[in-house]
Amino acid sequence: MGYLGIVMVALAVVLFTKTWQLFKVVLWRPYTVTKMFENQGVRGPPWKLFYGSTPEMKKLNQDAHQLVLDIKSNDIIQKAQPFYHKWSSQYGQTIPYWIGTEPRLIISDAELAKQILSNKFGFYVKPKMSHSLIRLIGNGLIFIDGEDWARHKRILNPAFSIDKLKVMIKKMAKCTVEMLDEWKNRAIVAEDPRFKIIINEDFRKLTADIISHTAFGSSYAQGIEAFRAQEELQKYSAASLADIFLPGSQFLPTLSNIRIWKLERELNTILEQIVSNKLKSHDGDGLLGIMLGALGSSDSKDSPKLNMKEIIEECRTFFFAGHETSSNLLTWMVFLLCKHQEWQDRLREEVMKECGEAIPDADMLNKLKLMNMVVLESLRLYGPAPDIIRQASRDLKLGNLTIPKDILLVINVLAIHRNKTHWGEDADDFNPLRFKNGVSKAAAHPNALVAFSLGPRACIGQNFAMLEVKTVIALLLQRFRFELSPDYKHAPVIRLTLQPQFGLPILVTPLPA
Ligand code: HEM
Repeated sequence: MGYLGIVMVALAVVLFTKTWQLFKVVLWRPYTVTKMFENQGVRGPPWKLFYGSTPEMKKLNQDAHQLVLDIKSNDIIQKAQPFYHKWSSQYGQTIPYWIGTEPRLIISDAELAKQILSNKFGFYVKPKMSHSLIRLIGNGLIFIDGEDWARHKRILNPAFSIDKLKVMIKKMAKCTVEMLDEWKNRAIVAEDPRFKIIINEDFRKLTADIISHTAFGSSYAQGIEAFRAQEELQKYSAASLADIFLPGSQFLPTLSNIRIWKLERELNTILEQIVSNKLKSHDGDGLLGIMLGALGSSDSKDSPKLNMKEIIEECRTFFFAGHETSSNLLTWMVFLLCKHQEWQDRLREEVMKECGEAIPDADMLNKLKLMNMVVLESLRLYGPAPDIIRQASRDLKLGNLTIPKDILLVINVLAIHRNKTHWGEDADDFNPLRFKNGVSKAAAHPNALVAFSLGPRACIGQNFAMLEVKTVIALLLQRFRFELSPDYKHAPVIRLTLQPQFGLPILVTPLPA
């Protein structure tokens, strides 16, 4: 065979292999996966060539965009997850669907969620995330896997020890008092002592302030500067996340990409400055201090180390994870306390009894039993993290189901938290007393509350978040009474976290000193 012949054969082989791969991804896999589930009695929306379920989801999301719910109702799924609302009424709670050619399975049962999340053999892994999402959250603890994750976790864990958290409460309280003093000044300036606040916006600033103080210690002011750059970056990244992803499009010099690159450079420069200042000052304070204590080559054998790039990525992750979620939890808790004034009174009474007018400390917060129940009930009904995603690393058995390798499992936290089999017929009602005997006894399944996830990859910041929310709400109750503003529209939406689409306007009245 001549040279040309060899080239032709090689080309034919490449062409055949590529066509076969395309055929497998576009037709064969969707057909076999759909059949595999159908044979097990599990059905979902019809699969469409190339697009899967994406057009239907898009249409349902668009229709739900204008929807405003009855303020009395906590049944938010039709607004926040319209596709699940529709499909679950047709196909049940375990639903296969397709994002383009990628198969996914929605899980809405606590037992299956527990089996996935508490598996210690690496059967369910973190899926590869899009460039936009990593840019948004940072390539830190949330996304990394395997040995890298174990090394980072060993270094970061001590930052969340009880002793460290106790010190952090003081910083949380200081930031909150500053915000509330500013509110008091507003009340003095306004003629009417009762004035309006868009509280989700104030909580965003507050939680940013808190994580900057706790993560960066003395460099918190620069931390807040970094936050501003990251917030702007988030706006651009969120917009590109909403678009259909075209491979390679992140490298095109579009106006938005140029802005994103500039912001990324700015953010990295600020973070590098913070790190270098901190290194010079030998200040071991805050989360960053702990990370810098472990600065070194990541292949060091003796003790776990983080290199500079990893530290910067972790800073970005903690910025995002440490403020986006808690500010939304605070927002929803205030919403519930506005709706249920009797609970607002009960919590205020409890705070006055255990703390009086004092700034709460760890011991006082520990005694706030009703407060704890209300936080848990807020996490159940309006948990900021609406789903948790894993990927099957091989063909697996999950409960009675056989799961094909590589499928993405979408643990639907919102649905599990409203599942009547677990929580009873009043699952949609606000009833903090269901937690009076502890989390594991609140529902028919001991792990039905998955707001912070479960198992080895559960939220590292959950104690931090619980203390932060209790501190902020206790200080707020000591100083103000609050109610919903008449222009509030009940429209919880998912923008990575569960948020009020039109904000949360409330009316606050200072309490007599
Ligand atoms: C109400 C507040 C919060 C909620 C509802 C929440 C929820 C969650 C959930 C569901 C996960 C698991 C994600 C997954 O596996 O895909 C997670 C992980 C994580 N969270 Fe939180 N979180 C909150 C606050 C915080 C705070 C305050 C911090 C930091 C200060 C934080 C840092 C992290 C980190 C670093 C991880 C990754 C842990 C790992 O994979 O080892 N979170 N969080």
